[in-house]
Amino acid sequence: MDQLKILGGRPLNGEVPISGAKNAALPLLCAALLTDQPVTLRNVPRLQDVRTMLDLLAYIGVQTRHDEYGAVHLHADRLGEPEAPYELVRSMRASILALGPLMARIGYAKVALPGGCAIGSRPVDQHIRGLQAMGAQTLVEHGNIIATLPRGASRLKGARITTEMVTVTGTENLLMAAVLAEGETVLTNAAQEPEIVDLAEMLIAMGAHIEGHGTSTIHIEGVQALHGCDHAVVADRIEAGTFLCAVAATGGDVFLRHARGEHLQAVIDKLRALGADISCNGDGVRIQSPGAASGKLQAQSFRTTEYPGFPTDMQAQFMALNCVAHGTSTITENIFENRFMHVGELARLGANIQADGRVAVVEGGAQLTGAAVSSTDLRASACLVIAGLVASGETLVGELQHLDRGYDGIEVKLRGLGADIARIPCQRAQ
Ligand SMILES: CC(=O)N[C@H]1[C@@H](OP(=O)(O)OP(=O)(O)OC[C@H]2O[C@@H](n3ccc(=O)[nH]c3=O)[C@H](O)[C@@H]2O)O[C@H](CO)[C@@H](O)[C@@H]1O
Ligand SMILES: C=C(OP(=O)(O)O)C(=O)O
Repeated sequence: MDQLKILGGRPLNGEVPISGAKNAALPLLCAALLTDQPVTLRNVPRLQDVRTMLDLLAYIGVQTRHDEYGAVHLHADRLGEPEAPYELVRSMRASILALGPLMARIGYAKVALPGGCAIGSRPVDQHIRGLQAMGAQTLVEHGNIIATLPRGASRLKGARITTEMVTVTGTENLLMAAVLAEGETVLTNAAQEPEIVDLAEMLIAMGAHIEGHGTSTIHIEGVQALHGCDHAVVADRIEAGTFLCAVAATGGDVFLRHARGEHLQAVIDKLRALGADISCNGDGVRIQSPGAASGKLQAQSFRTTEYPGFPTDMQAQFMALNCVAHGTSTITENIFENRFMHVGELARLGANIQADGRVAVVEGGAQLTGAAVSSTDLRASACLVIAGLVASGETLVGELQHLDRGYDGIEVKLRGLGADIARIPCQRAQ
C-alpha cells in the first residue's frame, strides 16, 4: 500500500483549485439512472469513490465515460434486472444511492446492504421506510435489499415522509425516487446540505418539479419522464475546509479557487475565532494565518450537527488543528458513534487528547513530532496529513485507500502550496 511521506514545518502559500464534491458527485451520477437520455456531469473529481460508482453503474447497464476534461458522460438507455453487488457496495456506502432511482425508473432494485463501517453502524432503515411509504415492497434477503412494485402498479406513489433523523443520502434517495412517482411527495425533516441542493438543481434541469430544497421540507410533484442534462458538480466544501485547517495550522496565505464560503460558514466562524483571517468572494476563499508556531492560535470547542451546523466530515481535521493551537477544547461528535479513531494516531504524533464516548477533550499547545501513522477512515487520514504538515521531522501516513476515496490529488495540491510531501508507491514504502 502507498504511503505519504511528509516533512513538516513549512508554511503553505499560493493558490489551490478545489475539486467537485465527492458527496455531490455520487448522487448526481446515480441520478443519470432516472432517464434514458444522455447526461453529462462536469467538474467530476478523480476519486476512487467515483471510479467505484462508475463501475457500479456500468454493471447495472449504464454506458459511462470519464473524459480528460473531468466530465463524465452517462447513458442509461438499457437497464436490465440490475443488481448492485456486495463487492462494489462494501467499499462505498453511497452505492445505496442506486436504490431510489432504480425503483423510480424501472420499479425493481436489488442492492447489497452496505453493512457497518469504521465510523459507526450506519443503517439505511430510513431509506427503506421511505420507499415503503411510496408503495415499494421490500425484502432483505441474503444480504440484499430487494425492492419491487406491488402487482399491477407501474410507478411509485407520492407520499408524506418524515424521516426519524436527518439523513443526507436518505433524503437524496427519496428525492430521486419521488421525481418519477405518481403525485406529490413531501419530505419533512429533510437534510439541507449543499449536496442536496446540487442534486435538486440537476433534477430540475432534467425536468423534475421540486420546491423547498435547501430547507427541511421538500415538495416534489412527480412527472412521467425526465430528460438528459448537462450539469457541473458543486465545489467540495469538505476538501476546502481541509485546506483551510491545514493553512491555519502551518501558517501562510492561500486562495482556495472555486471554494464556496457560504457552504462553510460554521467552520469559517471557528477558524476566525481561532485567529485566522478569512475572506470570501465569488471566485473562492482566502485564508491568512500566523500558524500554530506563532503561539497566536486559540483552540476552539465545537459540536458536530447537521448542515448548516459544524460538519462531522470536518471534525477530525479541526481536531488536528486544536492539538497545536493554544488552550483546552471540547469536541462533541453528534452524528456518528465511532468517529474518534484518529485520536490514537494523533497521540502517536504527540497530541494530548482524552476521548470518552462522543466527547473528546484536547489539550492544545502540543509540539508534534513525526511518526508512522495509519489512516482508519477518510477524514481521519486528512487529519493525519494536517498533523504531519505541522509536526517536526518525518511523518509517514499509511492506509491511503481511505484518503484516495475522497481527495483528488491532495499531495500534488499541497506540494503546489510549498509542502514537502510525496507519495511513496508501495514497493518503495518501508
Ligand atoms: C456519500 C455521502 O454523502 N456521505 C455523507 C452522508 O452520509 P450518510 O448519508 O450515510 O449519513 P446520514 O446523514 O444518513 O447519517 C446521519 C445519521 O443518521 C443515521 N441513519 C441514517 C440513515 C438511516 O436510514 N438510519 C440511520 O440511523 C446514521 O447512522 C447517522 O448516525 O452524510 C454524513 C453526515 O453528514 C457525512 O458524514 C457523509 O460524508
Ligand atoms: C464519511 C464520509 O463519506 P462516506 O459517507 O462516503 O463514507 C465522508 O465523506 O467523510
